[in-house]
This record gives sequence, structure tokens and C-alpha cells, in this order.
Amino acid sequence: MALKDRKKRSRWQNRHFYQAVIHAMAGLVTVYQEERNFRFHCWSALVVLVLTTYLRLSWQEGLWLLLAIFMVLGAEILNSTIENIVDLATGDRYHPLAKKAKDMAAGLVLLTAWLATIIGIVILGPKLIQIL
Ligand SMILES: Nc1ncnc2c1ncn2[C@@H]1O[C@H](COP(=O)(O)OP(=O)(O)OP(=O)(O)O)[C@@H](O)[C@H]1O
Repeated sequence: MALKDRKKRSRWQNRHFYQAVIHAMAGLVTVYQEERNFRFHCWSALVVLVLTTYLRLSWQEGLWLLLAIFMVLGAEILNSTIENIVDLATGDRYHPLAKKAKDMAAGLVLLTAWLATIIGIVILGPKLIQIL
């Protein structure tokens, strides 16, 4: 038996798979409600998906766009998670390590956003130019 399985679980921890799924869904709802940037990326993703159906992309092109969308949303969730943990640890105090951690997490979002922009331009750019 793995060490993790033998560990006594706290009252509030997941006991069943369906509880883990419900908590994960609650996490998505929370990040959507609390993070303005996450909401912005969700609505941008919707616009891209609508464009995708309108432009009749191949499934490979659609898959690349989907990958880019989920990559940015995932990075945004990780960024928010790190922000919450840092705030939990520092409260209202300024700390140079808190700054480093938050800035680096924000840097991750920036990197994924840049890559998503490149993927978007390469896939959607030529088709939009054709239409215009
Ligand atoms: N406790 C702290 N100590 C030092 N610097 C901090 C601290 N909290 C925040 N900062 C600095 O302020 C910046 C913004 O932090 P904040 O918590 O407001 O993130 P945010 O604006 O909510 O991020 P996002 O726009 O991604 O949601 C951080 O990137 C960091 O440079």
C-alpha cells in the first residue's frame, strides 16, 4: 500500500473520485468568478471557436487552436493558484520572494499568450486575409 493511501485523511479531503471531480469543477467556477484575466481569456477563446466553425478549418488546425486555448487557460489557473498561495503565506506584507513568485507566474501566462498568438496568426491569418 502506498504511503499516500495509509495517510489518515482529513475530514475535508476527497474520499471518492466524484468528490475530486466536483471540487475541480468548483475550482473552475471560482477562477472564472474571481479572475478578470481568466474571464477575458474564456471569452476570447469563444470568439476563436466561433471563427473556427465559420472558417471551416481542418481538424488538425482546430486541434492546434484548442491546444493554444487550453494552454493559456491552464497557465492562468496556475498563476491564480500561485497568487492565492503567496497571499496566504504573506498576507498584506511585502516580501521580495512573494514578488518573485507572482512575477514569474505572470511571466508564464505571458509566454503561453505569446505562443497562442503565434498559433492563431499562423492558422487564422491566411484564411482571414483570403476572406478580406
Ligand atoms: N506580498 C507581495 N510582496 C511583494 N510584491 C507583491 C506582493 N503581492 C503582489 N506583489 C507585486 O504586485 C504584482 C501584482 O500582484 P497582484 O496580487 O495584484 O496580482 P494580480 O494583479 O491579481 O495578478 P493578475 O493580474 O494576474 O490577476 C505582483 O506581480 C508582484 O510584483
